Amino acid sequence: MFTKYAIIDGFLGPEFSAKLLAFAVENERNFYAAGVTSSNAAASVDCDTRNSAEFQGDWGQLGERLRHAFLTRASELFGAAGLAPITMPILEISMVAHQDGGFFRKHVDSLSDTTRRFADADRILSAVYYFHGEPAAFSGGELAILPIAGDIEPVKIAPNHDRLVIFPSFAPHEVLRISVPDNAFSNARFSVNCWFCRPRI
Ligand SMILES: O=C(O)CCC(=O)C(=O)O
Ligand SMILES: [Fe+2]
Repeated sequence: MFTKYAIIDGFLGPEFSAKLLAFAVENERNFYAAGVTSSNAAASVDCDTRNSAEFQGDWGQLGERLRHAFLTRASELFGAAGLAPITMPILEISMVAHQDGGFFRKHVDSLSDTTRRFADADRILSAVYYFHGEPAAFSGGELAILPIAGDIEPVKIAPNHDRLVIFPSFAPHEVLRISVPDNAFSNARFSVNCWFCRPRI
C-alpha cells in the first residue's frame, strides 16, 4: 500500500526553470555537503545516509517567486497527496544538487523525537521540484517512493526537468544513486525541496 502521491510536469515552465538552473550553476561555490536531521538539533553530515550538496546563500528574488508558486497552488498540491490543506502553512525551502555518486537513503521527511523538539512547525506535505540541463547528462537518481505497508516494489519516478512530485511527508522515500559521467556541476540533478509545515500552537 502506498500513500497518495502525484507528478506535475511543467510546474514552473521554461522561463522560470531556466532561471533556476542558471542561478544554481552560478552559485556552485555556495553549495555545501547536505546534512541529515537525525538525533541533534543541528543537521549533521552523514556520508552513509546522504550524498548531496545544499545551497546556502541569498536566494534573491527567486526565493519570493518560488514561495509564491508553491503557495498559490497549495490546495491543489495538498489534494494531490490526499491531505487536507493547512491554514497559513510555513514553507521550508531548500535547493539541492546531486552530483556523480549522489544518493539519499530511505527516510521520511516528518520530524520525530528529538528533532521535532527543536522545530517550531511540523512537515506535512513534501513537494520536490526537479530541474537540470537538457538533455540530461546523468542517469539514475530516481525518486523511489516506498510502500507504507506490504512487500511491494517501490514506485520509481524519474527526476525530469520542470517536474514536481508531491507526497505526504510521512511517506518513506529515497533518492537512488546517480551517475554523472563527466561530473560537471552544471550537469548535476538539481532540485528544490519545499515542505509545507503546520505551525505549532
Ligand atoms: O531529491 C529528491 O528526489 C528527494 C529529496 C529528499 O527526499 C529530501 O531532501 O528529503
Ligand atoms: Fe526526503
